[in-house]
Amino acid sequence: MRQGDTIVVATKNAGKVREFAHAFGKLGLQVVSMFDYPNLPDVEEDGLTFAENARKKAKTIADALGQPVLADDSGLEVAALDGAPGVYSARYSGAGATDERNNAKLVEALSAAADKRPDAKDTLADGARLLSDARFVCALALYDPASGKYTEAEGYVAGRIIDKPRGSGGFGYDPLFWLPQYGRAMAELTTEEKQAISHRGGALQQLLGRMELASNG
Ligand SMILES: O=c1nc[nH]c2c1ncn2[C@H]1C[C@H](O)[C@@H](COP(=O)(O)OP(=O)(O)OP(=O)(O)O)O1
Ligand SMILES: [Mg+2]
Repeated sequence: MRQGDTIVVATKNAGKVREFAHAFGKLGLQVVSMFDYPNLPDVEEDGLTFAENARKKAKTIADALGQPVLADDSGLEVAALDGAPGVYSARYSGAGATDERNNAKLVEALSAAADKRPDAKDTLADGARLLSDARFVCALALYDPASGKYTEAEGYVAGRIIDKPRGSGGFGYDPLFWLPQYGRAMAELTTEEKQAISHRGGALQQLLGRMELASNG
């Protein structure tokens, strides 16, 4: 992952790039992503788990570049949908999926059945309904083609899905992800605040610890 003072992250998600740049920036490290390399292979995310997909993204891009690469596979697991959209979070609304369409589909899928569930009866002060418990999951994999070894970590954050988007920070499902203990949606947090509590922030802390252990022998 560390090439001089640069870390290559195998992602085409600008929101992830922003969060990794923020976190690694504090350690004095520069982040580059797949946006910075025009001719990288496409990686089909056909794994059944976040960890599998993260490993595949890291290895494919690391082998193409001939240097260590970090990858992130993440998503939203919604209790009332039996864990969906899960590893399919990015393409939840089908071909040409966008964050907006994915969010609209999520509210639609949950609203239909919400009245029948006791956990869907709560509302916020502004009238927004709490539709289901949920969690974000983030799997990180760092692959080093020189050693053929992976360093991996996973992080989680629990929250509840609301039926009206709030805030303009973050990306993806953040505007619909309510954090009861903070009284705000994930998209109402600054990058710094999100990092401190998020699935990605947690996974990254764990990964950094495992890398230190690895480099200390
Ligand atoms: O902190 C987050 N806040 C809100 N939503 C999030 C977050 N973390 C993941 N998510 C959602 C976005 C996307 O629907 C899916 C990730 O899919 P995932 O394949 O890992 O990323 P991606 O396709 O956007 O970029 P890439 O694969 O190039 O890294 O989960
Ligand atoms: Mg993806």
